[in-house]
Formats: sequence, structure tokens, C-alpha cells
Amino acid sequence: MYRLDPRYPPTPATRLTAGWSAVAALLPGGPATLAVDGPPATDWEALAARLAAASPVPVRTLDLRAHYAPPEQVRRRTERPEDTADPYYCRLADNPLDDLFDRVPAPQPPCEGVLLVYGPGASLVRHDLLWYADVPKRYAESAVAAGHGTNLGLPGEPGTLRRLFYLDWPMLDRHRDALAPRVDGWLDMQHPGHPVHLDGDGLRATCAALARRPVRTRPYFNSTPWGGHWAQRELGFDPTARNTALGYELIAPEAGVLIGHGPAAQAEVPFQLLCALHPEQLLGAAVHERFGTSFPIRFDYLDTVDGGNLSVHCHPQEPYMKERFGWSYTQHETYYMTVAGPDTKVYLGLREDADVDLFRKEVEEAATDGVPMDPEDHILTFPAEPGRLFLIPAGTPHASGAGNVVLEISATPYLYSLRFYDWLRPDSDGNPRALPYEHGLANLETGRRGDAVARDLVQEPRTLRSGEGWCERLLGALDEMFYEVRRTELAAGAVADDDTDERFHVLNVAAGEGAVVETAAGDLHDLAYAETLTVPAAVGAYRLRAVGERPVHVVKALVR
Ligand SMILES: O=P(O)(O)OC[C@H]1O[C@@H](O)[C@@H](O)[C@@H](O)[C@@H]1O
Repeated sequence: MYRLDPRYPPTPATRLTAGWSAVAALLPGGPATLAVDGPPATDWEALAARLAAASPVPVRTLDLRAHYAPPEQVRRRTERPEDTADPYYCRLADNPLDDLFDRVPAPQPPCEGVLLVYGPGASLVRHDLLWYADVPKRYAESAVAAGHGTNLGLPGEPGTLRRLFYLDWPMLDRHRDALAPRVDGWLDMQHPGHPVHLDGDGLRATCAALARRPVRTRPYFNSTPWGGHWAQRELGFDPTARNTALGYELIAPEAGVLIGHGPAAQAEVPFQLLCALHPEQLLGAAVHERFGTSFPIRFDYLDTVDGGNLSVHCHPQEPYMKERFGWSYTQHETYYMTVAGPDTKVYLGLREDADVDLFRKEVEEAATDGVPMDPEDHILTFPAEPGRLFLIPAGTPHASGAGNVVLEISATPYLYSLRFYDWLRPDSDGNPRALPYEHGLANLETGRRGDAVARDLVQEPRTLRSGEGWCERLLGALDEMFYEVRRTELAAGAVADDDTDERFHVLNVAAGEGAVVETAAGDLHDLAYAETLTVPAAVGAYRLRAVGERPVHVVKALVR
């Protein structure tokens, strides 16, 4: 059965500590300065108050957020002037956190007890001990979307998602990854009344072990105006949610790995720490060389069962992604159809007879005057046959229609949906969603049309390898896309051999009950229907054993 909380035990020497009084007992007897760094979304008030109250030694506090440079300075340093007029995007920030300060405070070391310096950037203050107090990014996104979250360096004002995604996160990610090799403690602050602490060496030892064995990240779903209900009904996600729309199976920059023993004794650690600390083991040397510490493939679900059509959109072409948005590789996508109805469809690519000027005019009229359009006048549709893979290179207009479950296997960037048309529907706040159609039109691929779309982007599977009761098929590959999608088809009880060949694999059970992944090192990992698993490059040889009475399909993606 699909697990909502895949969890891995820490390595034996790791000290896992839960609850404020136990965490406070870890404080040094003093005198010492403890810096606690982390993102703005951590509940810093609770942290400072609860730690001080539970501490056996006197605690003096310094809230670093009161020492940032004036807001206009922070803005000027982090955002390019040419981007300020763009309400949707800006170039990713490459600033260090020092840029938040005119001068980093230099407090006197304490004569007794603990000086607790806390807040984003706290590690920049001279300290004796360093902790990182984290909450997963989904907390920041929902707080900012709900109007009570703040942006990095701007604690006094309501935050924006634009700053959060394109300025705060890149700055915080780099900062956190640089601290990971030397933090003395990791504090999970998801439950401000019940924190969980891992000692730094234990955290690193556990990450080292996880970067060498199959590992599954914690899944979750958001809600959108097009979201459906498959993941609520079939996978057990929150039945009270408005809907289940985009399912975060493995979106590496936001994914977390649960380390611990149970719900009250677990820390959710960014998957990205595995990439930052052990890139060669996780990604493989060649992939690391090409993508740095970015895990380049993502798996997510798009659930529109009893929901609506996605917006019709495209993604930035590679040069635009690099020059305009500042990210080195772009958002090529594929849709693997997991569930579909008899008449459901996928919108993909321009019709042979599409008139781009007319398309532009209709997109503009819809956006500015609310005039409805029919995307099918310009864009092809294909039946959403289960098991079919659609390739969606950057620039290709596309959308999944209502009534489908798409397993989206894509390049990792995912925050650049350049929407053309959103069916004139409101968001949950009653307002239309952002329509960055000028960016979309600037990136629209107009060369591949009609028959070429069907020929290039809807390929017939080709058998690559086979054995007793199983075969592996290539479902789709394209010169312009850096990864490919394959499927291992196993008869009931069959066992297929595989090898990472020094590049990570990502697996998903797309049909059948499940599989067991057995590695040459002797690790076993269960993988149930709909679950997604990363097999690090360092695993080398492994086997897939089909579970259950029915045939099993395991979809696999790898860098080419
Ligand atoms: O723009 P909406 O309709 O929300 O759809 C957005 C989704 O579309 C898919 O094709 C992908 O590009 C996803 O990464 C994206 O989140």
C-alpha cells in the first residue's frame, strides 16, 4: 500500500532528541554562543522562547532579523533593476546572505550561560556552536500564499511568492548546503511545540548512508483550480483538502527524507543535503559534472480526476531560461499517463494550420477582456491512453485535460509555467491566476507542428532488453532532452536485473501491486503501486522483483 511517511532509521551513533526539554539539555554549560540559522518560515519566536525557558543555563538572545540592512537596500542588492517591472519572474539571486546586512552584528561573547543568536544568517555571527532550524519549503509557500509569511531579509512586510521562489530559495539553498558539512545540530521545527534534533555528525553519517541506497522522499499534494480527487481516494491523501492537484513525489529542491523512528521522533531533512554532501554517490560522476549538485529529474503527479483541464502553457526554451531566468537547464517535460477515462485527452503541440498571430490575439483578448477561446483551434489533442508517454520539450504548448492522472517525469525546474490560457476560471481567492503569456509567446515553439508532433513526441515503445518474464522498453527519447523514460514490464513473480551504470535511476510503479528493489549490497526496498524511488548511482547492480498476482510496470527515468 502507498506509504505517506516513508521513513529511514538514523545510523546507530546518531543522537536523535525530541521535545524542548531534551533539546535544551543539549545546550552547552556555557559560556558559549549558539548560532541557530534557518529560513524565515521557521517559528523563531517559539524557538527562542521555548529554548530559553527550558534551558538549564541562563540564555541571552539576539534576534538577527532586527539587524538586516534597510528593506530598500536588501531589494536593491538582490533584484536586478530590469526585472522590477516583471510581476511574474526575476533572475535567480546569486547573493550570499552577507548581502542582507550592512554590517553583521558582533556581540560580546557571554561571560556565563548561552548567547543564542537566531534567525536567517545567524551563522555569519561568530559562534561556538551552530544549529540549523528548518521547516520544509511547503510551509513557506503556504504561509506566503496565505498572506502571513515573510521574505528573506524583509521581516517587517508581507512576503511574495515571486521573491520566495526566485530570490529567497536560491540564496537559502546555497547557504544551507554550504553549512551542511559543519552544522553541530539539525532542528526540525515543523511542530514548534515538539522539535526534533539530530546531531550534526549523525545527520551527515545518515545522509552518507542514504546516498548509497534506494531512498524515497515524503510525498504530498497541493490544491489548484484544476485539481482532482484520485490521490485522496486511491492513495489516502488528506480527504478534507479542496483537491489533490500537483503531487510532489520527488521534486528534489523541495523534497524531504524522513529520518527517525516514528511520527514523534523523526526529522524531515532536505533531499538536497544528500546531493550537496554526496553528489558523486547520488548522481554519479558524469551527472554531477554536468549538473553540479542539482538533482536534474523530477517525478510528480497531475491529478485531474473529477477536476478540470490544466492551463494551456509552455516552458522556457533553454537560452531564455539561462539568460532571462538564470538557471542553467530548462523545464523539458514528459507526461506518462497513469489513469485516463475513455474520452480524456492531452493537449500537445501546434496544429499544422495554427495561425500564431491569431493565437496571440485570442490569448491577449482572453487575458485582458475575458473573451473565451478554444485552444483546440490551434493546439492538437491526443487520446490520454494509459501507459502512453508524451514528450514535451521546452516551448511546446500543452496541458493535461480533465479526468487524467499524469505521472510527470521532467527536468527538475518546475516554477516556470508560462500560461497562455487558463479557461477564464478563478483561483480559490476568486481572482484569476497569473498569466505570463508574453513570456509564453516569446518561447512558443512554432517549427514543430502537425504530423511532426505525433512523430517526434508520441513515440512507439521499443524493446531494449528482456529476460524470463520481463522486458525493458524505451518509451521516449529526444535529442534535445537530456533524460529518457523507460518501462520495465514484469510478469507476476518475475525478477529483472538492472544496473545504475554510474547514473542514478528514478523508479515508479505505474501498474500492478508493487515491486521489491534488491541491491547488490543487500539493501531491500519495498515499492508499492504509485510510489517513487531514487536509486543512487552508487548502488550499481540491483534487481526488481514483481510483487502480487498481476503484471507490474515500473517506469524508470535516467540521464542519457
Ligand atoms: O499552470 P497550471 O495549470 O497550474 O499547470 C501547471 C503544471 O503543468 C504541468 O504541465 C507542469 O508544467 C507542471 O510543472 C505544472 O505545475
